[in-house]
Amino acid sequence: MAVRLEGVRRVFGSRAVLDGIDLEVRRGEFVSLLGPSGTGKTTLLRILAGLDRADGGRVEVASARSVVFQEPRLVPAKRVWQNVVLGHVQNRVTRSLAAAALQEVGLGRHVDVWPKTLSGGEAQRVALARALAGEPNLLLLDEPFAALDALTRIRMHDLVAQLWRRHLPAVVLVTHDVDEAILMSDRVIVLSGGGIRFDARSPLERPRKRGDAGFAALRARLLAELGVASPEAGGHACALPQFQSWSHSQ
Ligand SMILES: Nc1ncnc2c1ncn2[C@@H]1O[C@H](COP(=O)(O)OP(=O)(O)OP(=O)(O)O)[C@@H](O)[C@H]1O
Repeated sequence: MAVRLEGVRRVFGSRAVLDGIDLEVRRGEFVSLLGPSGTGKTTLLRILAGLDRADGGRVEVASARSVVFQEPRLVPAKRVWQNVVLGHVQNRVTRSLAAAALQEVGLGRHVDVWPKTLSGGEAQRVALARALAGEPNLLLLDEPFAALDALTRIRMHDLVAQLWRRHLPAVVLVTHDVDEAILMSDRVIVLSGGGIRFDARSPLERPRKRGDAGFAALRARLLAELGVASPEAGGHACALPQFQSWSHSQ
């Protein structure tokens, strides 16, 4: 397992944002985490990343983990390759490893440039290279595509899918985008009210196409779980049938 959580709880003030989360993520599994705003997705990801603590429960996480945030978080005074190295104080990423990681994300010609010369999409690819350079067995992605334009976002989806197939880390992707979750992941989890409201494996073959009937059915089901009426469901979020093709993980 890359992640094993038992009864994880996180309280801010008097509110338990996470209230008894049980979750296992297998090695190599691609999981998306959806949920209405403020339901604790980022909090959960930060606990997995070791950037926040749980107030209760057990947290077991793979030792080699990397995070990519919504913004690339590059140091302006360091060249691109140095930014890649910077993320890996403990396991010594060399310039040549950094250059190889940059090559993999299509930035082989940007190794020596300054971050300010990069576009938003390129800067986010540097952040991805930095995450991959440590060969993580758990890759944590907190809305990494949210700030990108639509075309760049599609390219990033393809790139991340390609890199995932090649390196096979477990991935936990926090997103607000239901289509993105369906396109990318083996399994989709919906957080709500402090707990896991929905957790199911995708029945769709890869590569996935937005136009397919199965895709539309899954979208409608997830939107219903999120409490949003969808056109596929005739506008009635609650009136959807159970899709037997989703296999529940727990
Ligand atoms: N350090 C903190 N101190 C106090 N409250 C916090 C802290 N971090 C998060 N919260 C609160 O916990 C709740 C969950 O926040 P979190 O960012 O995890 O939600 P989210 O599901 O990722 O939201 P969004 O989809 O809007 O990004 C929010 O109400 C937030 O205000």
